[in-house]
Amino acid sequence: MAPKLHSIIASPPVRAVLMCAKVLDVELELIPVDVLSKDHLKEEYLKKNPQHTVPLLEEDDGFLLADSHAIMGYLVNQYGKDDSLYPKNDSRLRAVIDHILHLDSSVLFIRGLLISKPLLFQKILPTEEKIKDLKEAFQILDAVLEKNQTKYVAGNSLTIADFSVVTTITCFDIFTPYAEFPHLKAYIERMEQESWYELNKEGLALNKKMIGELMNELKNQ
Ligand SMILES: N[C@@H](CCC(=O)N[C@@H](CS)C(=O)NCC(=O)O)C(=O)O
Repeated sequence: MAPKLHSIIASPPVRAVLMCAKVLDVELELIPVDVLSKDHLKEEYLKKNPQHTVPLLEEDDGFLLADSHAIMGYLVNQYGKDDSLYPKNDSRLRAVIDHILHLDSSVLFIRGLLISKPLLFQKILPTEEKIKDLKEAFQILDAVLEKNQTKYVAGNSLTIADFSVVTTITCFDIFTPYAEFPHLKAYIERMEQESWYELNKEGLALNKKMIGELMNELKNQ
């Protein structure tokens, strides 16, 4: 049976896992979790994932794994025909991929989440300070891309780090435009040409519509 993915496509880390599964040609059974209706805070879900986040991977034998970065690494190791998306034997490339995955978790995604979570759940508009912090995160990634001069974010081949970074940056662009950063802009334009990018489009549009409408409503109050 296909592994289950508890998910909602409006979520960037969910879309990163969907892109990874597509490139690996792994089928996932999608189990909807409507975060806006607080499905993720129900007792049944909390028993599976005390972190109350999507995505959550669930195998038939009861194995559960939260966090998109961990899930993508697991999918490559467990189901990949090869490990090019997250190589085991190239310790330097793997370390660079890990760096970008941690940069996504600890700087890029979290700075966007610190804006979007209070906005969606408490209807609090972002402060200038929070937008400035997000912009600085974009600037950091721009500088990393400038320093590395590679086609993909961790080198000259596609890796799981690209799925994380692409979904995060395109989503939080609604708060501060990544196009102000030339290396970041060129990188996203390159990634938009890849077939797996298709899986970003519907969820990203849904997310931007929802956040855009909410911000307009709050600004007009
Ligand atoms: N580091 C986690 C972040 C996941 C995350 O924060 N997901 C959001 C949706 S985009 C969520 O489930 N938020 C609900 C909550 O934190 O209660 C990952 O990569 O999976």
